Amino acid sequence: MTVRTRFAPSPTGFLHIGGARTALFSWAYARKHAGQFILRIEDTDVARSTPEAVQAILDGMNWLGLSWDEGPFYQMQRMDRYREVIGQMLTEGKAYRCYCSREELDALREQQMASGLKPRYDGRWRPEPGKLLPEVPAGVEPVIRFRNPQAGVVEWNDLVKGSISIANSELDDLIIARADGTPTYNFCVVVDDWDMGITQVIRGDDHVNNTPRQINLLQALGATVPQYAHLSMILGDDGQKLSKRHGAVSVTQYHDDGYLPEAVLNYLARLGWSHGDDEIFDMAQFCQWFDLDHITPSAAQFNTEKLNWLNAHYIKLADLERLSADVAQRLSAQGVSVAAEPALPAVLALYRERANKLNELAASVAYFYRMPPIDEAAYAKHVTADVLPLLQSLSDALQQAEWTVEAIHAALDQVVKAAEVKFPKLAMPLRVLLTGSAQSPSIDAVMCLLGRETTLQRMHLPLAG
Ligand SMILES: Nc1ncnc2c1ncn2[C@@H]1O[C@H](COP(=O)(O)OP(=O)(O)OP(=O)(O)O)[C@@H](O)[C@H]1O
Repeated sequence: MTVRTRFAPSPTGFLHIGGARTALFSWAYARKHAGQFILRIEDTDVARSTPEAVQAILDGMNWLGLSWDEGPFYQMQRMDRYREVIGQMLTEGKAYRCYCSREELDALREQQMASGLKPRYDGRWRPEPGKLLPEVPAGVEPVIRFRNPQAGVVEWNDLVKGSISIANSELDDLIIARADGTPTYNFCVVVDDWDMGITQVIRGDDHVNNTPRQINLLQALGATVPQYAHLSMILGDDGQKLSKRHGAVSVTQYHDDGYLPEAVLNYLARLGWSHGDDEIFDMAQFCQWFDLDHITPSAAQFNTEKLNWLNAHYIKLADLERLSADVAQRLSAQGVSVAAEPALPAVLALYRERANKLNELAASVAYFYRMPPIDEAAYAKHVTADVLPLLQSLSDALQQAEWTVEAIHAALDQVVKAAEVKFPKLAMPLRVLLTGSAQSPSIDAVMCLLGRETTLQRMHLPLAG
């Protein structure tokens, strides 16, 4: 049977890291088994769902490259189908109308609690052979309840958590349609999983409690019950479940903050899943390795340092043209336009070894394209009066030098030797003047990329003053 998995977010906010990891595992499972991955937007909470959130989810999935084979399907566009199934269940006696008012249910609950019982619906409108039902009250629209089996247990072999069973006596007759006729969450999910032929439901373990209800509904409908895999939650720094309403940031915020999607994916893949000691792998490898047997059932905590480490790794590996296109955009957002010279890929080749994030990388190379602000403390420390003659000699030597790293290096050497000073005595003030700060890669390489004209211009700042 072809594997069919799904990711089913509610568009009540952006796609966050917790949801994205769940989407990734569901996607990888489908890819590994040459199956299909379906995207379903669970938008029945009309008060909280927005088109902007749908777009944010699609943007997040696209940025990560979690491509879906079918969908997005929208639950709000499937209302006729849900009504059809509800009608069918009523006809077949698998569901019934319940006319209990809110006040009646509240009174029942209070009564049960007062006698130390667990509050639950008492089945007063559930038809049974020979049972007399109450008289239908005038002007009350009923809810529709599912006739949950009363005996036996619901049991499933969770692909992550192992065998789970719940006694049916613990489960109420679930409301599947509200008094206004709108179907409820668990019911829509069941009809969708059934119609969409989902074979493995891979979702967060915040849904474990829904599963026995959904299995009973599927069985009542005569549907094949899929396998279930409930993934542990991803917790934020404070140990609480990441959610749209608590502590999570959007996946696309990681792009804005300078992360590469492959770093985020690799990081997410290792969050709660392992393949021996392997830490670094691409998605093709992950899809080959991925299985549900090596998922940690306990919750996983987000660790920014590890993500940064992976990001630095992928920045070093990334194609330079691709990196340049990204960094050029980041620079342009800061009002720095990348000129033809020096060529950005060459600049990035010099700098990318040092960067954890792309926006740091952009900030660190901006000085190639505009006069940098000068770190005043570094200037005071390194650009001292005794350095000025060295700068003058270097400037003279550079007027004539061939403009290669080797020739520039030779000119620097010649000046420090002639003045009998150590190399940093000249290199540090040069760094400050040329780059704005006392940290830079090898100064001769920086000068070579900056070009003769800009190098001499910036070196002349203290000489002119
Ligand atoms: N912190 C998390 N860790 C792992 N999976 C999660 C996390 N939060 C949500 N999921 C899973 O992501 C999928 C989509 O969830 P959903 O869109 O409802 O997000 P949510 O953040 O839980 O929403 P809400 O903020 O409304 O509770 C579900 O399978 C859910 O179990």
